[in-house]
Amino acid sequence: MNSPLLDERPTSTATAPADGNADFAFSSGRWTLEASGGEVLRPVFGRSPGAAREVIHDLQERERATGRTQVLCGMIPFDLSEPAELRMTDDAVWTPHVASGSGDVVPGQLPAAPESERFRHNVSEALDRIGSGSLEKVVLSRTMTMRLKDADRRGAEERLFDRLSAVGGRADVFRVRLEDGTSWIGASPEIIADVNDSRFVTHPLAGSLGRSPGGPDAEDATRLLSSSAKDLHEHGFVTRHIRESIGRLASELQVPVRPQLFVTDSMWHLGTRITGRLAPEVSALEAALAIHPTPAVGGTPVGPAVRTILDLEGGSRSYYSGLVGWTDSSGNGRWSLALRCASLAGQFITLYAGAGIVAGSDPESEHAETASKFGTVLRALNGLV
Ligand SMILES: C=C(O[C@@H]1C=C(C(=O)O)C=C[C@H]1O)C(=O)O
Repeated sequence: MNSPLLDERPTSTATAPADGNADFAFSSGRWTLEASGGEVLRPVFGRSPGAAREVIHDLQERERATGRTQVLCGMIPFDLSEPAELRMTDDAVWTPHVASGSGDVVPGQLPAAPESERFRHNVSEALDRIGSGSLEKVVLSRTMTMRLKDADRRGAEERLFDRLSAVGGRADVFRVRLEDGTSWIGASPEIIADVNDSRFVTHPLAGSLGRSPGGPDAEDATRLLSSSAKDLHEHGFVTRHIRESIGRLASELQVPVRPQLFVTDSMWHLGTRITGRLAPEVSALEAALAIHPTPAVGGTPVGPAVRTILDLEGGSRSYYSGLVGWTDSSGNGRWSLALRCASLAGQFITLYAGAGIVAGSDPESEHAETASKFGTVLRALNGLV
């Protein structure tokens, strides 16, 4: 699905094809942004409303001082009390995105998503907490770690990026190399803030069904998801949160009353495309931070949900379910959720998947949902692990 931005970008005149060497690559629809070098910032955004404006102000100053167009890009963690890693750089080019096809996928057995008793237990524990009234929704996640076969990690990263781009027609495919040597790669289905000339789009997803050969088709999925009180309830938390959190920054906001079916390579989701117009001084970064974390990845109310996640998951999520994207000095840009993704450290790759828990959730179905969500990266890993 194209956002208003996608048809109008790029403003850069670069013609070089994406070469896989950039520190940051982000491909949404028709364009791939590749950025490298520049200055790396580690702001802690917390809940400070002014923090995004300070960063944009620095970007504008740098543009004035250097006389060169600057872009800010990188990742923001799930937990805003942890530092982001953002790059301010003039070495940024947009090139037309060409899906390279998935021809190099070798036949072979895909690793299965592991069983996780701990995840099932965490879902039961969350249901108890929901039952006792301390929160209404929480998104719990689990991980799976594998070893890459080949010592050529850069090569594996390029392969993964290409394969995810080939399947991810409606996904924002990203590859971010962080300064500590870790890389993050994924195919995000979920736009948090796309801003072009103050026109704003966000497209939250919540309420899911696995998609596999022989499983529900689009008609079944529409029927099942749109008649599921549990999934509609789960979705409603997200649209309400967005209306409340972006409302004060927007002069117009259109929120459709009913969600629609959204499809990825591995999932069917309920999605609502919310559009609007932001006040002129509000950047894509500020809009994304005002919304994050939505109950699609955190929960309701936000504070107790984030505490429950830290408590039950037993460690930081780092950038999983955080934000990945870019903003320019005029405030245009796009930030998506770091989902259907993996982190690579040394020869190890860790995949992440979560599911929203509300009253009525079933630990077994939520476990199956996370297994389906691993599928996006697992399929792209064929032959590499
Ligand atoms: C948390 C994830 O996905 C999120 C949770 C969803 C749900 O619970 O239905 C749906 C889409 C995403 O907002 C994930 O992919 O890891």
